[in-house]
Amino acid sequence: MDKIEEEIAAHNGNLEESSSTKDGSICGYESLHHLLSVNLKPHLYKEVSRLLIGLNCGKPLELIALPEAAKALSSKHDFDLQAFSFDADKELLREPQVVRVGLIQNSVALPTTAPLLDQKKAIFQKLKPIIDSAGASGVNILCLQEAWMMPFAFCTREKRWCEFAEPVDGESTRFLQEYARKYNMVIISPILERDVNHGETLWNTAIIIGNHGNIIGKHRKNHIPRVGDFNESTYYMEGNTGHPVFETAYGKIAVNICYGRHHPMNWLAFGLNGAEIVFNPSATVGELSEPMWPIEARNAAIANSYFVGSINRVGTETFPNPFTSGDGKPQHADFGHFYGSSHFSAPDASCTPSLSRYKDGLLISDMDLNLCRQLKDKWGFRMTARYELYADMLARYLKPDFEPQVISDPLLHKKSL
Ligand SMILES: NC(=O)NCCC(=O)O
Repeated sequence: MDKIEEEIAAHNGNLEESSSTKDGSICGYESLHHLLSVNLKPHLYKEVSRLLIGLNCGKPLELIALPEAAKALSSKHDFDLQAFSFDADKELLREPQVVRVGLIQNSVALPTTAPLLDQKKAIFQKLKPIIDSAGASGVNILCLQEAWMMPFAFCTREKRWCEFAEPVDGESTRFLQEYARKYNMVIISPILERDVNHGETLWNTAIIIGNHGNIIGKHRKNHIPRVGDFNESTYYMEGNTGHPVFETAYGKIAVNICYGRHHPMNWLAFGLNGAEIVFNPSATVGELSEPMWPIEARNAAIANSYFVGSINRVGTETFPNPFTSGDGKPQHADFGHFYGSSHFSAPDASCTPSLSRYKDGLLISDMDLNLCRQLKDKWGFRMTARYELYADMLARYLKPDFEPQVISDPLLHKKSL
């Protein structure tokens, strides 16, 4: 083979590799961790894992053995099922506070051209075995993905999708309330909300259902994206619920919905209100955000001494009418690939491997909430934070006559010597 032939062969090889990602896999592998575990020698994989996902209490995360019933549901319904355990150090005065937490990622069940009610019902059907698997595994707190009861239609800017919106006590909530009661489970249900008492306005809302099936409260998405195809401001406004933390039977939880993860102060505010676990139900695509995905939540967990559960949709959702991204590129009828990769991050900088990049999945993790205070004591971020400096800076910044505090090198403005 001469040099040119070699180059052509290499080019074709590259094409083959990249085309295999059309199914959502990474060159045929479900996730980065899967790719590494298959291709690295065990001692190298161990070392790469240590650097990539950290150690918890000085050791790799342990796997949890799940009941056969939970595993059988994952085999039968072909969803990824993984389970890990975050430890904390033993304390002399406090018992461990271990909770079992679950995250569900899923693709939609029917094409977006199907009748809306059928689409919603089919998603309910699809979720049933995954929720049952969480229930069989003894999950205490379960979180679903952003706007789980509909396709993520906000790219289209078409108002017909508003019909998916439901009041807080609507059919999606009623569907999940039964499971909350059945499995004594807290469930976080992020939906497109219609607020009937306030002029039928729409919101992007997470409803917190208590383990007795009661509605504890709701949080509305604080930050609305205006990036790429994420034209969500066409549908709803910035949330008006602040940064609530919900005290549940299993711990203090909060929800930072999707695009809010790019705003460190949003994460901070949930932490200041005392959250021990913050969920980040999301819908985001590879081309836009994948390099950010493993970093932002993990950083928030470290900076705020709490656990984070990150969830992303899976699959490609194609819409009847093409739309543009306002970037001069051709019109298209889908967002691109929602890359799943849901995972947990812990305050000690460790995190779980991610769920599949293309399959539905349930990720379960035991977490000893004592780890939150242990990391606060160790690093003292709350004590060293200098909030008064930031409060002062923000107060000045918000004034119309704000001037940035910039000290210029006086030589910059002198004529050349
Ligand atoms: N749903 C949503 O807020 N998506 C925005 C895209 C991103 O933040 O990656």
